[in-house]
Order: sequence, then C-alpha cells, then structure tokens
Amino acid sequence: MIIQKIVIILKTHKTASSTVLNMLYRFGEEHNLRFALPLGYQLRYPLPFNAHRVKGYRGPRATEFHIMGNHMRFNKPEVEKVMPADTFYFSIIRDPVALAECSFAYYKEVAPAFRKAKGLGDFVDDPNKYYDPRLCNNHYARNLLWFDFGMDNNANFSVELAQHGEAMIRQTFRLILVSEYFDESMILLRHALCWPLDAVVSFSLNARQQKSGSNSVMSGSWVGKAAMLPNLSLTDRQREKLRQWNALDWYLYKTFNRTFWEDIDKFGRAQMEQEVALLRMRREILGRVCLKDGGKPVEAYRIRDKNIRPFQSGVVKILGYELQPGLDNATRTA
Ligand SMILES: Nc1ncnc2c1ncn2[C@@H]1O[C@H](COP(=O)(O)OS(=O)(=O)O)[C@@H](OP(=O)(O)O)[C@H]1O
Repeated sequence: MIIQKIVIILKTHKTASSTVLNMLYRFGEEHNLRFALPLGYQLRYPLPFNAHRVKGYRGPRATEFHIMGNHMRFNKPEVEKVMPADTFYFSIIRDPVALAECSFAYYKEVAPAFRKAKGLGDFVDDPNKYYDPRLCNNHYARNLLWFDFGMDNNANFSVELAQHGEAMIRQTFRLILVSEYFDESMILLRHALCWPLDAVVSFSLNARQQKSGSNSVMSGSWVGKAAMLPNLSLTDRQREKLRQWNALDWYLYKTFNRTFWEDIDKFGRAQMEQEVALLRMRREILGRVCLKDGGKPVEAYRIRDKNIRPFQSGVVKILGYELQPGLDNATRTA
C-alpha cells in the first residue's frame, strides 16, 4: 500500500475540522508537501470556491499541490483545477443539533438570524421570524453542512433532493468522518491514507468553554461576563424542531453515519477498539509530555505564548493549551 500524500479535506464548519486540518499541516510539513493556501482571508468563503483564490495558482494543474483544507464552499470543477486527479477527498460531519449549538454560540453576532434571538430555543421555536435567506451569513443558521458541500441550503427538503445531494457527495468524497466518533474516524482515515498511527494523534482544538461555574479554568473576568452568554438550552421538542429546520443536514448526518459504521464493520470492530485504545494512549502520553496540567484546555489569556492562543469569535470563549514549560525545540515543533 502506498502512503497517500495528496489530499483535500472539505473543512466543514464547527465539526472538529480544525483538529483534523492541523494534523494534515503537521504531516505535510514532515513530508515537505505543498499546501494550497488562501491568497488572502479564506478561500472566498462563503462564495463558491474559485481556483484563483489559491496562492501560487498558475492555471489548471500548472502547479501541483498536495494538500488543501482551508474553509471553502465546495465547487468541484474549480477544485479540480488546483488539485491532481488522484486526490483523496474527505470531509467530516456532526450531528446538526450539536452543530447548531456550536454555530449559534460562535456566530451569534455574525449571522443576522441569530443576532436578535435571545437563545437557540427562541430561534428554533419560530425560525422564520429571525431568518431571512437573502441576508449574508445566514447560512450559518440553516443546513450549514449542505451549504459547505456547495449545495443550496435554503432548498425545500424532499427525499429526491436529499438523495441527489448524497449521490453527488459519494461521487467525489471517499470518506466522510463523524465528529461524534472522532477517534474511530482517525483510525479509518489513517488506514485509508496508509498513514502511521502517530500522524493522527491530536489534541482537540477550538473547544468552547461550556458553562459558567462548572470549570476550574474559570477566572474572575470570565465570571463577570457569564450573563452575556447565549442561552443554548433546548427541550426535546426544540431538538426535534432543529432537526426539521436543518432537514437536509439531518439527512446527510443519518446517511453518512450509517455508512461510517458499515465501514467500521468492514474494518472489524475488535480491531477498531484496539486501535482506538492505542490512539488514546499515545494522546495521553503526548499530553503529559507537551501540555501543562495534564492537557486541560484553558482560556486564551492563560497561554503565555501568544502565537498559540486560539482565535476568538462571538461571546463564547474558545479554549487552547498551555505548553509544558522548558520543552526542547525538537519536541515543541514535532
Ligand atoms: N477531537 C475532537 N472531537 C470532538 N469534537 C472536537 C474535537 N476537536 C474539536 N472539536 C469540537 O469541534 C468544534 C470546533 O469545530 P471546528 O474546528 O470545525 O471549528 S471551525 O469551523 O474551524 O471554527 C468545537 O465544538 P464545541 O466545543 O461544541 O464548540 C470543538 O470542541
């Protein structure tokens, strides 16, 4: 089996995709691979991807890139101009309810549909009161996965449409990972790419600080702002309504979740358990070596090295890691 070095991840939003992309960056750097990076901010998102947004692009297949993974709205013909024909396409999905919670918290001030809603529950009780499909950035509020895959997130749900979208995805993407089963996803990915286990060991990035009062990393300044946190609590009925509101995403999630477990059955459940256990062990060892306080994510201001502080958006805090002091350079950059 040959190590696959030419890959694209369609970096869907709020699905743990930054954690995955970070691994691709690490693998690419180790193997001297060339990245298709955005010319400026992002790859034209939320507009459909255009090859000219890639730094160093000089026409169809003029420059061979190995890895592409920044946020984009998928647009196959343009992607094919940048990436070689034997590129391995994959992506990652997340339960639309969890995705909506994360998106609401993160894009509360960015998506007009979320801005006026007091909480996610209010929003979903009457989404049409808040949601105008014509307004920029409202795609964060409805069928965000479907949108990122390049399709119309405002289309009315029908089984035919959903199946058509599914078929388009299957035609191009060899693997769809599932955020809720991140470790199992990493094992499937590493086998599909013939990568060593250590290439898929990672620490979760972009975690959102969850609740006030429940976390030992809380600080005085944070407690003071807790009242501004968006209300994300949902009843079972509201969860169901969220699935209906995001019916296209819900279809994708159910369908590809099924395929994911079929793939695991083909791989072998026992083998999967063994590899997941190994992966977790490697992560724990690395955490003890590299991260302070056993690797517990902390608020950005606690991280002394400003270069590794996580990007912040909205009113929720995005957590990062404080490195173990005194790491030698080789360990630090590995
Ligand atoms: N390994 C792993 N397993 C499960 N979940 C994980 C993992 N890594 C990141 N995350 C969660 O993914 C959310 C951030 O997603 P993204 O990195 O895709 O966000 S972004 O679109 O790039 O801004 C964010 O979710 P929330 O915490 O619910 O906001 C992260 O906690």
